[in-house]
Order: sequence, then C-alpha cells, then structure tokens
Amino acid sequence: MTAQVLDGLAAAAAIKAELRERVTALRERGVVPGLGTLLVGEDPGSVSYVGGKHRDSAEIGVESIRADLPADATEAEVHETIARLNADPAVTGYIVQLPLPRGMDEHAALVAVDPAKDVDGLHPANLGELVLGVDGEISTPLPCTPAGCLELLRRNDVSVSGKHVVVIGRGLTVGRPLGLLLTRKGVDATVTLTHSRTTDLAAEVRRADVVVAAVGVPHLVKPEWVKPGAAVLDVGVTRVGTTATGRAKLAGDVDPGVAEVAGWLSPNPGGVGPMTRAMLLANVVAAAERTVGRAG
Ligand SMILES: Nc1nc(=O)c2c([nH]1)NC[C@@H]1CN(c3ccc(C(=O)N[C@@H](CCC(=O)O)C(=O)O)cc3)C=[N+]21
Repeated sequence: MTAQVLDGLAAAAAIKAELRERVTALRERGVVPGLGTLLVGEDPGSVSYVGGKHRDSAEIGVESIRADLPADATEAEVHETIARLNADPAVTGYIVQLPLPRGMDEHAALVAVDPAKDVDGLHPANLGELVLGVDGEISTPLPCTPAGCLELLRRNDVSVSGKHVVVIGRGLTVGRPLGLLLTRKGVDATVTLTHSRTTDLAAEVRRADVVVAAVGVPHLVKPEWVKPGAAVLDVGVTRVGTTATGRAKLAGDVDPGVAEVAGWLSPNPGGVGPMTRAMLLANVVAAAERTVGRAG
C-alpha cells in the first residue's frame, strides 16, 4: 500500500483563490490588507519562510510590509520596530518571525504585539481565547500551523472526530495549541500530546489514527510505529545540508518508509508548510474584514 498524498500546495492554492476574492471585495471598499513581518537576523530557514509569506501575499493582493533587522540588533530596536508596526495603519496584521536571536526575550516580544494585529495567534490574549473558546466559535486568529494541519485533513476528507490523535512535540507554535484545537467541540479528537520525556513514544504512536510530528528530529517516526492506514502529518523540518546546486536539503520528522504503511501522508516540503502560509493570509484577511465591521 502507498499512502494517499495530503497535498498542501494544492489545498493552499484553493484557499488562496478564495482569499483573493475576499481581498478584491475589501479593496472595492477602500480597505487594502497588509501583512507585516519582523525578521531579526539571517537564519536561512526564517529568511526562506518570510520570503514565501510575502510571495503568497502578492499573489492574492495583500500588501507586504517588511521589517528586517540585523542579527546584532538590540532588544530595544526590536521593541521600537514592534511599536512602529502596531501604529502603522498599512499593517493589518504582522508576525514576529521566531526564533529570535539567542538571548532575546521571545515572550516579551509576543506580548508587545497589538492583539488585534497578531495574525500568528500567539499573543497571550489570543491563546487565552483559544483555551476559553473550546465550546464555540471563536473569532480570534488561530495559530497558523495548527489551523493548517486541521484544514489539510478537512480538505482531504480525513475526519478526526472521535479519533485518537497523537501529537509529537509540545512547542508554542504547533503541538501545544494543536492539542487545544483538536479537542474543541466540533473537532472532537481524543489527543495524546507527547514530548521528549514521553516514556515509550513508539507505543503511543502505534495506537494513533492520526499522527502529527512536530519536533524537528529528522525521520523520527518509523514505519514500524505507524498503524496501517493511519494519517500522518509531517510538520517538523530540519536543514540537513545543501544540494550540489546550493539549495537546502530538508528532512522532515517522518521516515520516508512510512508512506508504505500510512493511509495518508503529508509530504515535506509541500505539505503543512504551504498550509501554514495560507492560514496566515486567512488571518490577515479576517483581520482586515474586522476593521470594516468596526468602521460600520
Ligand atoms: N512567528 C512565527 N510564525 C510562524 O508561523 C513560524 C515562525 N515564527 N517560525 C518558524 C516556523 C516555521 N514556519 C514555516 C512556514 C512555512 C514553511 C514552508 O512554506 N515550507 C515549504 C518549503 C520552504 C523551503 O523550501 O524552505 C514547504 O513545506 O513546502 C515552513 C515553515 C513558520 N513558522
């Protein structure tokens, strides 16, 4: 058996086509959505992701506002830039690209973002809404990678309702908020949130109907761990060298052999990454629509 491909590029293209129409409607009302990014330093992964976010924005008519600071920028400069993005009316929403350089206080940066402009869904107020709003609709932005995981499954008719989902990794941007999203009413998964201190990860994964690997350990999830027919989302990515042509060689958290056991598998690249970017744009468009609502 070979797993069906959970094609993130195709799903993201469909989402972007829908968003493009909403952007056109906003522009007709004189509202121009703008995505801001704050990037500190030159981590090659971060540079590549931020570039992708702005390319996607241009495709659907969202303006780009880039703030790039050198790796040796001071924390005060980072906070000045955050204040500027908070105040800039052209910026509908923005993200502080993580990780920040070693030694910088990420929590302090995330708290400083205006919650109304937090299109990452990582401000404590928005994460708090995610915790409090488990029983109903919430209008605050959802963290992009967790939302992208659910949307990729939904668009491929893979239901998680009543299913056992094993999430590997408890990080701020994926595992922890994903556990909250999966257990909301209407999503209704049963979740096991595993991490580096989990005693027997292989045994946990073997019981899973859906596996989400988000740790950044190349090829961690082995074919023998996966229940035949399970859906596997490969979220983590690690740069493991460069190709002869100078491009980055990437390795996901899932061993390629899993494709022979799983029922569905998201490729990496081409799976959850493009969905993360699509969800970011969805948050920007929704934030712009909320400003229209406020104006009457
Ligand atoms: N504040 C913040 N928000 C984030 O959402 C955030 C972050 N910081 N820091 C890092 C992680 C990682 N992340 C990715 C986004 C897109 C791809 C992506 O589009 N990947 C392409 C390949 C891109 C390539 O070739 O490098 C793919 O999977 O097909 C990957 C990873 C967002 N993150």
